[in-house]
Amino acid sequence: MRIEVVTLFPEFVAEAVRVGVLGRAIERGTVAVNATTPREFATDVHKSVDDRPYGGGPGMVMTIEPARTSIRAAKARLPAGSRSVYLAADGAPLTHAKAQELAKLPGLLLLAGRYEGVDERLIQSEIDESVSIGDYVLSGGELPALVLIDAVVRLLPGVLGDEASAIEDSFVAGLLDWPHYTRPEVFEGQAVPAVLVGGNHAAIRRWREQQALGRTWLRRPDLIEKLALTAEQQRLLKEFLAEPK
Ligand SMILES: COc1ccccc1CNc1ccc(C(N)=O)cn1
Repeated sequence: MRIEVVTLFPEFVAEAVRVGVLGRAIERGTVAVNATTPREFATDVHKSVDDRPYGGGPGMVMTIEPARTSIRAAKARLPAGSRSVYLAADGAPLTHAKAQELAKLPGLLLLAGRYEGVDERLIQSEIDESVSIGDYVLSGGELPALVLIDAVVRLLPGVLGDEASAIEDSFVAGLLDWPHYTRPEVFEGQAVPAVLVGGNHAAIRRWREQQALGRTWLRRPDLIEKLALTAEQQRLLKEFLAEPK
C-alpha cells in the first residue's frame, strides 16, 4: 500500500512513521509513506499557502493553490483505486470498520489541514471523504493522519508479528480489550489472576471473554447495545457482574 500525506510539516510525518511497527512495515515494503508540502508548489516570493477568510473571523484558511497542485502531484504517484481523505473534526468517525475498509485500498492520499482548515472548493474538487479521529479540534491534521495510518497499516497482512494480536484487538469483536499481565507474577502483593498462570487455555479464553464483556458493559454501554450477545456471553456477563469487586 502507498500512502501520500500532503502536509505543511512533512518532516514531522516522515519522522513519526519511522517508529516501531510502522517503521518495520515500511522497511519491509509492505507500505510506503511519503509526505510532501504544498509550499514546494507556491509560486509567490513568500511561498504563501494560506490567506484570510472571506466573511472575516479569526485565523487563516489554506488556499486552494498551491495545495491543489501538491495533491494532484501526490495522486499521480498513487495507484488507480486509491482514495483521498481529509482529516477534520467534522469528518466521519474513524472506527475499526473504517480502518479495515481503507486497509483494502491500493493507496491513500491524506490531506492534513492547518489554520482554520482549507478552502471548501479544494475539498469538493479533490477529496473523496473526510474522517475524524474524535470530537475535538487539534492544531493540525498531521496527528489525525498518523493515527489513521497506524490504525490502517497494522491491519495489512504480515505487519503484526502474530496475526492473532490484530484479530484479538477488542474492537474487532466489538468489545473492549481484556486486561493484560506479564512478569512479575506478584507485584507489591498484587498477584496475576490465577487462571492466567495455569495452563488451561479454555479457561483462559473464557476468562478473557468475560473480562472483555464486563469491561465493555461498565465502560462503554453504547457498544454493548450494538451487540447481540449470545446466551453464553450473557451468562458470562451476569457472572462477572455478580462477582464482588
Ligand atoms: C482547526 O484545525 C482544523 C480545522 C479544519 C480542518 C482541519 C483542521 C486540523 N485540525 C484537526 C483535524 C482533524 C481533527 C480530528 N478530530 O480528526 C481535529 N483537528
